[in-house]
Amino acid sequence: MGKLVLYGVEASPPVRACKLTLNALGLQYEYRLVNLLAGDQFNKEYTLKNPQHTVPVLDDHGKYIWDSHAIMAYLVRKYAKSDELYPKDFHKRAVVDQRLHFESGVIFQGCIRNIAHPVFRLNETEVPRAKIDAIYEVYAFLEAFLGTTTAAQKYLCGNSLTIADYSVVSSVSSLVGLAAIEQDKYPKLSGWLERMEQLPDYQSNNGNGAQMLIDMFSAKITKIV
Ligand SMILES: N[C@@H](CCC(=O)N[C@@H](CS)C(=O)NCC(=O)O)C(=O)O
Repeated sequence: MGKLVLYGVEASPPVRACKLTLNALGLQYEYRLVNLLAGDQFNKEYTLKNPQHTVPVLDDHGKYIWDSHAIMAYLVRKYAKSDELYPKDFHKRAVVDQRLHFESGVIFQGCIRNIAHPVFRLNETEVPRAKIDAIYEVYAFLEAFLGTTTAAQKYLCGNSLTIADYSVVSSVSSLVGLAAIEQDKYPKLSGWLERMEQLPDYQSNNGNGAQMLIDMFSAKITKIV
């Protein structure tokens, strides 16, 4: 049986979310680089796999899946020994799904892509302050999500780590380069981020790539206006 293949690039948050999941499940996979700045994602061969031309794409023995959230859920359903990372219980799963949709629609689209597209694709060097304010709004929501179960809630959906934590940490760990998380303002969120940073293999699966995206932003952005 061949290996799973993940198409991606380190700086991409959704790619890193999938790497965290593959690592947690102990799955072997081949990693194939898609150089987005060189436009590799528009190659015919790649758009046949994913017409939306985004990374990540998972190739599971000729079956192509894209969108990190769909990939993470698929990997747990198909390969995990337990359902802990993506619970089968209807309500628990709904809570995880809510956080995944929040990452997809609000954090990634509203913060990461809303800043990255004008900067990297349209060569803009100034970022409107409203886009930074939107990041702080996300932090406030996450701070609230971290207090919905118990007072000492460790992870985004309760006291068990789920794929929602992998998804959200992939983008938040890069957003901190644009909007710092102040400990006194967001104590639960900063505690959660520290906890995530201590996970085994965090650095190689997420930390290094998160820093790469921060460096790419710093190299391009000259001013918040
Ligand atoms: N919601 C998608 C977002 C994927 C996405 O937009 N990835 C970016 C990189 S972070 C990309 O591939 N951009 C290249 C393009 O859209 O052409 C996911 O979670 O996989």
